[in-house]
Amino acid sequence: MRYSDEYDGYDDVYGHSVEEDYPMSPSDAAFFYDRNNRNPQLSSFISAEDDIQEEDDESASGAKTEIDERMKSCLTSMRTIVGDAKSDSDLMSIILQANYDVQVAVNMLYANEEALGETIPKPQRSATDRRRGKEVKKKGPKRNPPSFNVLQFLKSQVNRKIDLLGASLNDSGPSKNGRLQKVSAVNGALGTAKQESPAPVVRIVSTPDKSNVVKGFNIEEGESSKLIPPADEKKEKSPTPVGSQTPVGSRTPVGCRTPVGSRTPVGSRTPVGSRTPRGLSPGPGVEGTPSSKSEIKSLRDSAKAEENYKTDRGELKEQLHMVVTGHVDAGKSTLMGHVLFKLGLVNSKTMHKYEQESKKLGKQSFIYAWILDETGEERSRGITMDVGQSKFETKTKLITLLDAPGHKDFIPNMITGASQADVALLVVDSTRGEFETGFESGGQTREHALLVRSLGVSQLCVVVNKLDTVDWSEERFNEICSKLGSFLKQAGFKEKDVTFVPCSGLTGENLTEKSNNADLKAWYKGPCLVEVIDQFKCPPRPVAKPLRVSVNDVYKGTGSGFCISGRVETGMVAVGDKVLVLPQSEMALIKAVIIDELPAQNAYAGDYVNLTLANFDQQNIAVGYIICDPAYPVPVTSKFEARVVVFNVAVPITRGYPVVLHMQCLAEQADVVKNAKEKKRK
Ligand SMILES: Nc1nc2c(ncn2[C@@H]2O[C@H](COP(=O)(O)OP(=O)(O)OP(=O)(O)O)[C@@H](O)[C@H]2O)c(=O)[nH]1
Repeated sequence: MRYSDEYDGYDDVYGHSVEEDYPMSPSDAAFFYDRNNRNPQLSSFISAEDDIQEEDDESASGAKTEIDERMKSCLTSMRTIVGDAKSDSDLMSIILQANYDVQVAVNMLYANEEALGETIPKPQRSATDRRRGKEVKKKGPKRNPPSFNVLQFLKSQVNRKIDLLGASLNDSGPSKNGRLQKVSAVNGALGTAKQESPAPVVRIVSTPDKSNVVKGFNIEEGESSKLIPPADEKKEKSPTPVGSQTPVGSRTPVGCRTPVGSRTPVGSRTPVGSRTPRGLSPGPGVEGTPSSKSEIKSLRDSAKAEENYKTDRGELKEQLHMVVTGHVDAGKSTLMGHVLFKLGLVNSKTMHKYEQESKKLGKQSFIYAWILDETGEERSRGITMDVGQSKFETKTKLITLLDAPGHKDFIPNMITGASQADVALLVVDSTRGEFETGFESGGQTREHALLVRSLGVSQLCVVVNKLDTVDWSEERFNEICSKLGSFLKQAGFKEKDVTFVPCSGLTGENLTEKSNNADLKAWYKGPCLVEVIDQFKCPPRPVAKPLRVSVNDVYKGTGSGFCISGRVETGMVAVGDKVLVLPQSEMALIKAVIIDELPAQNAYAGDYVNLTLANFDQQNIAVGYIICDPAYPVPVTSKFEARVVVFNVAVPITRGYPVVLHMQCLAEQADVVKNAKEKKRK
């Protein structure tokens, strides 16, 4: 209360101070401190019996908690070592004496034990340690209990755990490597953080005796069982398992489902979305050769697969995956968005909404790009970041459209899209200066063309876009065609497989029908873009080959089991199939097949599917794994030779050069260990 405010002016009225307005009884007055009383005895107010406990302040309680925590952890460590032989209070007093140093406390305890003649159970050691102890006892003289090293004891316990774990995993890794892993695991467990990175070990899993590959499990029972290695293989295996080269655990978080597989952080060297198998060697067979015909039944024979394919798909249009690539801002999303709109796949209400919203952001020119660039960030920044996916039909084909980002920061995402494609569009901006920027070194036009070719795409349509900006100049069109034509030839494209189409994604000229534009009509009589797409040849669908599905994503589905998405590279997969997951070498049951968000009975080579797996642990599968026919396991190796196309590199590639290896959606850390050319020269 601010007396001065409340009673301002009142003093004059009443002529006395405000305090005097407050009444006080004589008994209250006795308890009040009287300034005039010169000998105040505070103790007289406090009764000796009613000792009021002071409340702990925060810092005091904090410190106490910390001590409690330290005491608790020391106590737990001591209990692990000495068991229940001593009471908590005894142990706590020793811990206090040892100033919370468990090692000192244990040594003190054993010294006391010796002095008092008590027996405290000695810490349990591994069988080998015990044997060793016995030998020492026999040979050596009786001596005082050795000073016990807690660190070593805990290490031995962790080692023992790892041994057991490894034994259950049937690991086949080299012991040296396994040892290294154990040490780092122990260091990690003890918080002594000194990381020992295993030396890069390259191990070729040679083609083993195929009859031994899948012994000891019954496919007919459909149980999720590990492949039991042959007896002689077991012998070769190191007793110290966990032999994989890379520590387990770097795997894609499950549940992040993206339209086209997982995304790769740009510029990162860390394995992305991948996991190195836990040293399980499946003992692969040669591709296309059954591992053990007598014991493992193939999913189905090739004739049956082809028959099924004809029945299921015979009537339908051919399916084609098409990736749209090109330098940043070449107009890829606008072009394809406009195609989708013209084909009637986007209703005018949605377009109106996009028009209003893009106007608000001052990005009206991106209105068609918004059809494929769906995220807020892509729209506000005006660039494609992840692969946009859609579908449309031409006269004879069902096209799965993959709109790749053009910016060089998103090259890994572009690779993800291109790796799923059968054919490609290369969009170039014909605006003067813009085509040159994209085509020069450092531009993405060249790089994308080389990438799609090296990923196996052989048919290409070059879309000479934004011709409206150069007044539909035939000269400019021809200039671009000749420059790009000779480059594409060098890049490995055959002339007959490359088509050039002039158009404008923004104005919609020559997209879904031949242009009425007089300037263009004057010199161009060829097909429009959709007609060119329709003329692409479908690559063969190897449905008769053994099943291979490359896993591009793993996520939790809505029902029981979990889902993976991926592309059926070869063969066919059906609901109820018992498949082999490699390199984990475990069987799984296909519970459901989903294509384009609709349940299906079968999926065939070339399809992009979602599979629900059962009888299998979700932890044992990751991006990059292969699902295959158990009778025809895909060969597994950790070393291979590759022919590499080298683009512009600032630094020469030498031995030991670290690289990120992309394969389907897998991005894995690797090192160049040998240059074959160098070897030949020598
Ligand atoms: N004049 C004109 N402008 C166009 C044409 N096509 C696209 N644009 C403009 O070019 C800009 C970039 O278009 P986008 O479709 O986002 O280009 P993009 O290639 O998809 O871009 P990224 O995916 O980020 O590489 C936008 O402002 C478009 O309006 C065209 O045919 N003519």
